[in-house]
Amino acid sequence: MPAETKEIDYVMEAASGPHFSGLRLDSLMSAAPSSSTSRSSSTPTTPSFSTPLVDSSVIKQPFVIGVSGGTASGKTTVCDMIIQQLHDHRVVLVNQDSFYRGLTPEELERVHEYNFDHPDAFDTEQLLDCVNELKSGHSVHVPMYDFKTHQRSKDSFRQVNASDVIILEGILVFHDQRVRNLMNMKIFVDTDADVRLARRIRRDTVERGRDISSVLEQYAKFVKPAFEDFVLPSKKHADVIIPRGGDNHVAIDLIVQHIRTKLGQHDLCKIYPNVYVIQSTFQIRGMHTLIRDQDISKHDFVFYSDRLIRLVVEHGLGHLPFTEKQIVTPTGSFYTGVDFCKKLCGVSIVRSGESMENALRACCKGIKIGKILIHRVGDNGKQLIYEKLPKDISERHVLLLDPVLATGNSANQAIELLIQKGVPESHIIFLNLISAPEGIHCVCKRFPSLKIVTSEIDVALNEEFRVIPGLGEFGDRYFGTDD
Ligand SMILES: Nc1ncnc2c1ncn2[C@@H]1O[C@H](COP(=O)(O)OP(=O)(O)O)[C@@H](O)[C@H]1O
Ligand SMILES: Nc1ccn([C@@H]2O[C@H](COP(=O)(O)O)[C@@H](O)[C@H]2O)c(=O)n1
Ligand SMILES: [Mg+2]
Repeated sequence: MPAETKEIDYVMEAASGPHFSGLRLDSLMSAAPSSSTSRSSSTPTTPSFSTPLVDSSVIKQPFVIGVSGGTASGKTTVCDMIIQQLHDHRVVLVNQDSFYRGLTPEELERVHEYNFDHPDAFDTEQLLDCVNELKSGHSVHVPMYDFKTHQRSKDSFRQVNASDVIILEGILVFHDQRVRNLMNMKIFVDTDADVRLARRIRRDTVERGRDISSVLEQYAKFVKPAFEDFVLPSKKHADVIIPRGGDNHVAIDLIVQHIRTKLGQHDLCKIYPNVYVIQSTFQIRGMHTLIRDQDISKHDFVFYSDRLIRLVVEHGLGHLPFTEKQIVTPTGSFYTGVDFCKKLCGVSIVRSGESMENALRACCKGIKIGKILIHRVGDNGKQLIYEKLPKDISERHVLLLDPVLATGNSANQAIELLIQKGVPESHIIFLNLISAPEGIHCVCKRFPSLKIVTSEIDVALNEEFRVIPGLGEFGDRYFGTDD
């Protein structure tokens, strides 16, 4: 074994390497990984499609969870419980404590005057580097901190490998906005202050080599004031507050369930919260298998496309606002339900969008449907040729129809026109069967409050701007003009 390897404590051996999926997302990484945290190697997989514009050797975005709370609130205990319950996923824990600055000899001499609960006690730049590296799919060497000597180990590190889930735990992980921005979910462990103090006295005397009077003195002088000044105000950033810490099994079960759902989602849905992929079932996969098959008959292509379109339309309608409505059933009982949103219309991008009109009409009796025709100019440019939209469109929620989202250029033109006509961006739901990642970026960056509902997100566009694996020219196949 090489000398350097011996010095590393392979605590997280189980998380044995970076994960890769079929889509490259490095252009999306929130911050370019930088260097101060040492890093070890990672190996990309081979691309699975021929000429994608976007290389398919991809780094999958991990799900980052921040866990904060006062000292001895049960943060570490809650993290351990989450890790145990997520046993079928690779999870790593990064403690903010590891990034405590080691004390200088002068500071050590007057350690009782040192405030370990102030944000400046941590090397936050190094913490940021570390999490960014992990998010980029690289392993990192995390410092090892000793609470008895108040120093970092000079020659050992803890190797943490890239994983599906990164949990970042510590009293002040919600304090710095840059650290908060790395998190997909923020949990605050809320435990009664007396309980925390009792636990802290026990822990610090048993595990951290302190005596009771020094623990109490430090608590009154630094820990409690800093909790009030920094930790408590950061609670407002939490998505979830867990009362009673590790005793709250219901909260922990719910959190684990939520993480599992998020991990099952496409990475783009984590980045753009307004992108919805209808839940995949074997029926849906089966229909995609049929319509993507180049040898399917025209009749079957239309039949299975219609079935899929209907599912996307129904899902899209579920995103419309509703009002509560109470009715009386034939048994004379009350039923409290909801009333559909009535002010809506469809807009199809001609020609392939017209294939979605029947499904929309079947779901919404008498719905008005407008049309937009956009012509491709050269490789990338788009020109609006024709539009016919309901006069009162600005008062309606719009379901924009186009079965394939490729570059996003046509969609953006159409959305731009709807906005010019007075439709609020948040009142537009774009429905399609297949989306390319490039199209999603293009549309969602420009129109972040618009919703996209799709049934599958494909790998990429090829050099001819066609979606791959895709299904070819949808309009030609649907309307039988491809012979
Ligand atoms: N629900 C609980 N009941 C009893 N003791 C607990 C509970 N949760 C944590 N502890 C104990 O309290 C101490 C602090 O908990 P810990 O999870 O390390 O808190 P934190 O990481 O927030 O400082 C530890 O000694 C731990 O064993
Ligand atoms: N050398 C040190 C460093 C930190 N502390 C205290 O640790 C607390 C944070 O750890 P938790 O597990 O309790 O979240 C913090 O309140 C510091 O006061 C220390 O005592 N000595
Ligand atoms: Mg802890």
